[in-house]
Amino acid sequence: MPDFPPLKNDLLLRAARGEETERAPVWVMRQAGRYLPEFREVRAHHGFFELCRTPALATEITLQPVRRYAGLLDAAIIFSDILVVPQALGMEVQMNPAPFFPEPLDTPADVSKLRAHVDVDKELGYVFQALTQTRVALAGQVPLIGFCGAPWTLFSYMVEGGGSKTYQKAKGWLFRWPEESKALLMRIADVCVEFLVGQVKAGAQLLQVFDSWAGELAPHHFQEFALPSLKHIATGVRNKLKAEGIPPVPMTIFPKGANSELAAIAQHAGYDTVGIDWCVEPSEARQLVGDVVALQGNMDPNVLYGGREAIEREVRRMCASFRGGRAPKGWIANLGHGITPGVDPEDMRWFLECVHKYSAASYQA
Ligand SMILES: Cc1c2[nH]c(c1CCC(=O)O)Cc1[nH]c(c(CCC(=O)O)c1C)Cc1[nH]c(c(CCC(=O)O)c1C)Cc1[nH]c(c(C)c1CCC(=O)O)C2
Repeated sequence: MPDFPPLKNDLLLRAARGEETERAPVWVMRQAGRYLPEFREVRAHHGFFELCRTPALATEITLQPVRRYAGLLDAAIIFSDILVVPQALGMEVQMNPAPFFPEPLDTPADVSKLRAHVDVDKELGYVFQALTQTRVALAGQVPLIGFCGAPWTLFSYMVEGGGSKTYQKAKGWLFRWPEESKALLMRIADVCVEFLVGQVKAGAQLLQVFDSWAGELAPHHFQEFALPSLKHIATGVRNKLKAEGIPPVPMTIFPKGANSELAAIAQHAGYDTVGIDWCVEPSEARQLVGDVVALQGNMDPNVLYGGREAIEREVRRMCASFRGGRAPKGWIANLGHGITPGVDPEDMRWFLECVHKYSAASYQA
C-alpha cells in the first residue's frame, strides 16, 4: 500500500469504532453533487460516468465540498456511483438524467449475459486510482470514505432497468425465482467484496454500503434476501483484508428505511456503524441497536429547505435525541439520505456549524 500523509482529524474513525468523541463528526451523503455551483461547472463539460471514470476529475469533485467547508466537514467520500458495479458486471448504464439500463435482467436466463468473471482491477481500476489520488491530495485533512451499493439495491436497478416506485419487477423476481434471486444477490455481493477490498488497498479509510431500497422489503423478506448478502460483504471484506495482512477499516451499512430491522442488522450484519433515516427517533434507534454499533444520521434532508431557524432547531433536537440514547459516543452526524440539488450551499454550511455547536460534549441543553 502506498505511504499516505498522516491523518490529522480522526473523529470519524473514532466515532465509527464506538469511541467517545468531543463532538459528533459530520459529513453528508452526496456532499459532492449538484447543489454545489463548482460541481455544476465541471459537470457542464463532462458526462456523469465520464467524471467517475476520470480520476483527476473525480478527485477534484471529491475535494470540492472539503475545500468549501474546510474545518467543518470531517470526511471526504469518493466521487463515484453505486451503479459502477452493474457496469463491471457487463451491463450498460446511462444517466439521462436518472439511471437507465437499456437491457435490464427480465428473467434468470438473462443472467448469462453478465460477465462470468469480473476482473475488478480492470473494470473498476479507475475508482482505485481516484481514491489514491484523492487520499494524497487530502494530505490527511480528513479521512476518505469508499463505498458500494448493497446487493438488493443493485439487484433492483438491474432488474427494473432504473429507479422504481413499486419495485414490481424486482420483487416479482424475488417471489417467483427465490433461489435464482439469492444466487444473483450473492454474485453481486462477491463483486462488492473485491471492490471494497480494492478500495481499502487504494486508500479508503472507512467503507459504506448503501442499501437505499432496504425499506421496501417486508421484514421477513429483508431477512431472507437482503441481510445474508450484507453479511457476506462485511465478513468477506474483513476476511480478505486479514488474509492479506491489511489492517481492517470501519464499515457502515445504510439500510435506508429498514427501521424495524435495526436490531437484527446491528446484531447480525457485521458492520461497525448503522446509518438511519429520519423516520426513526435516534434515541429509539439506540435502544434497538444497543451497544453493538455506532449510529449515523439522521436529519430529514428537506429540513435544509426550511431556513436557518428550522435547521438550527432540528439539529439541536437531533443532538439531544442521539445524546439521550448516549451520544456523542458512537454517533456520526449526517442527513438521513442524500442532500438534494436545490439546497443553498450556505444552508448546508449552517447545518454543519449547528452540528459542531450542539453536538459538543461541552454544550449544555
Ligand atoms: C441510489 C444511489 C445512486 N447513487 C448512489 C446511491 C445510494 C445513495 C442514495 O440512496 O442516494 C450513491 C452515490 N452517488 C453519488 C455519490 C458520490 C459521493 C457523495 O458525494 O456522496 C454516491 C455515494 C454521486 C452522484 N450520483 C448521481 C449524481 C447526479 C448526476 C448528475 O450530475 O447528473 C451524483 C452527484 C446520479 C444518480 N445515481 C443514482 C441515482 C438515482 C442518480 C440520479 C438521481 C440523483 O441525482 O439523485 C444511484
